[in-house]
Amino acid sequence: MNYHVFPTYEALSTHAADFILAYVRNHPQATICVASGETPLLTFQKIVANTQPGDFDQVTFVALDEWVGIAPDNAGSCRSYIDAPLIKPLGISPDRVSFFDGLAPDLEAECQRVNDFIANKGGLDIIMVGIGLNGHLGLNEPGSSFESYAHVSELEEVTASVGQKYFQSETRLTQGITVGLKHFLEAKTAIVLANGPRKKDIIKRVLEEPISESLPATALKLHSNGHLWVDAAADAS
Ligand SMILES: N[C@@H]1[C@@H](O)[C@H](O)[C@@H](COP(=O)(O)O)O[C@@H]1O
Repeated sequence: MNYHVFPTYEALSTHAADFILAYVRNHPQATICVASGETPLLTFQKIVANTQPGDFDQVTFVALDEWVGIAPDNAGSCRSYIDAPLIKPLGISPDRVSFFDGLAPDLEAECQRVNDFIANKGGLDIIMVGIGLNGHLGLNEPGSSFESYAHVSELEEVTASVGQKYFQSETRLTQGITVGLKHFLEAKTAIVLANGPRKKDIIKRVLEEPISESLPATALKLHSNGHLWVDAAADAS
């Protein structure tokens, strides 16, 4: 696992955006899985600001996860956190983006649909995600199998309560639907971003603890091209 500390959130985001832009210029048909949440918002902004015509004409995006029971157009949905700052400004056509539907009547079928979408693209080139305070990647909560593709997860209390920050009013969050850790491990490049002091404790655990499904982010250590990029405030080395 490649661990790199950037002086600021700004520098971290610039690096992440430059990495994506350089990749798509060399691999115009790339498939990229991106996370919702607050962490990647500045990266998205910088990607959009520095895109040149044609950069994303053939690129496909996969949204990492969704809260079960939350409508796609809810401002707090994972979809909204990716669609508004990244997908819409880049003008990605609907056939080149996959979002989970948190209201899908058959969640297993919804997982299969996303698994098939990713498989049909030949897998993920890049997966770039944030990290939860319990070490989750996407909504792969502690105990999630490293062998799992898309699946429904039961949220830990910390995830449900931290998740309230995305919503204007109190919202019941009990389950998630997420790209699996097997997708993460099979991606050509896997990147976890973390910024700010509240992530320092979990970064310390990822650095110090052994690879285990009880700490999902340690999957990064299994990846031959895995990167943990943090800002100085989240640095625990
Ligand atoms: N569902 C989201 C994830 O997509 C995100 O990567 C992670 C970190 O969120 P944040 O970047 O807001 O800290 O947890 C949330 O629960």
